[in-house]
Amino acid sequence: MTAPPTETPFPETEEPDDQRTAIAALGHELRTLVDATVTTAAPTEILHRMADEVRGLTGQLTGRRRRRAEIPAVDEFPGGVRMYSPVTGLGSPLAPPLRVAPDGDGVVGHCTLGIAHEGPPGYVHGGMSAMLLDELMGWACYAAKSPAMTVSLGMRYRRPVPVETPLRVHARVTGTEDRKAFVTGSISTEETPSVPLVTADAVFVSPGPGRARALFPST
Ligand SMILES: CCCCCCCC/C=C\CCCCCCCC(=O)SCCNC(=O)CCNC(=O)[C@H](O)C(C)(C)COP(=O)(O)OP(=O)(O)OC[C@H]1O[C@@H](n2cnc3c(N)ncnc32)[C@H](O)[C@@H]1OP(=O)(O)O
Repeated sequence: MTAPPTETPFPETEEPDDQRTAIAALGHELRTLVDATVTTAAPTEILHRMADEVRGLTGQLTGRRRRRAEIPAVDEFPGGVRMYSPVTGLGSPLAPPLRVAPDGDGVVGHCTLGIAHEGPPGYVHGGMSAMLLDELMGWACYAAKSPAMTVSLGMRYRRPVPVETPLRVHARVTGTEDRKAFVTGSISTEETPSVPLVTADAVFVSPGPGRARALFPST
């Protein structure tokens, strides 16, 4: 029987930027693989062979184990680079990835979703839209200098969001009350930014210092 992999963190001597470049390159290739996987018409025999080959490749990545809540050396939390974020992480095969920037009194995000993110044929899964908006509304809180967690999220799906189409996601804090922030967000196409396809309203709460230390002991 094969022994379970031992914990081998990244060597401390490696430069975070070099690691990030490599992590992003692998993330890019894996996203391409995910897209090819959900769109392929390859015959069964090829699919079986690919499964074997991918299993072999996965075996090479078991050297690094992250303990729960451990923040990787390549990440900055809260509010910075998170290589493995499922929304913005350049290293995540699950992330579109969403690119985030300040925009007036809020933040804007850009991404294109693929067939892997499809719900109704040709259109984005509603859960993906919620994920994009939740993330961006979190960034809006951070940009407003109150890093916070979602406590409620309301979605209004007005028109279907097309896949394989450049999207624009916008979010801003509309008001605050003690540790609470009230946030709105929307998704539109880059081509027609004035027509919101999905809108959202959320309440975010900044954990108090004691709570934050208990939730994120690595910070
Ligand atoms: C150092 C801080 C770091 C923060 C982290 C953010 C980093 C940002 C950086 C970069 C942006 C990245 C973007 C990421 C975005 C992703 C977002 C997510 O996916 S978050 C995961 C899903 N959300 C949860 O798992 C929360 C679970 N909830 C909790 O753990 C607690 O509720 C918590 C810690 C958020 C607050 O707990 P309490 O004990 O400190 O505070 P209490 O007393 O419960 O509530 C405070 C006030 O909020 C109200 N409140 C609570 N829930 C509410 C709700 N559903 N609607 C309205 N108000 C609510 C309460 O009534 C209270 O208000 P009254 O003081 O009474 O006026």
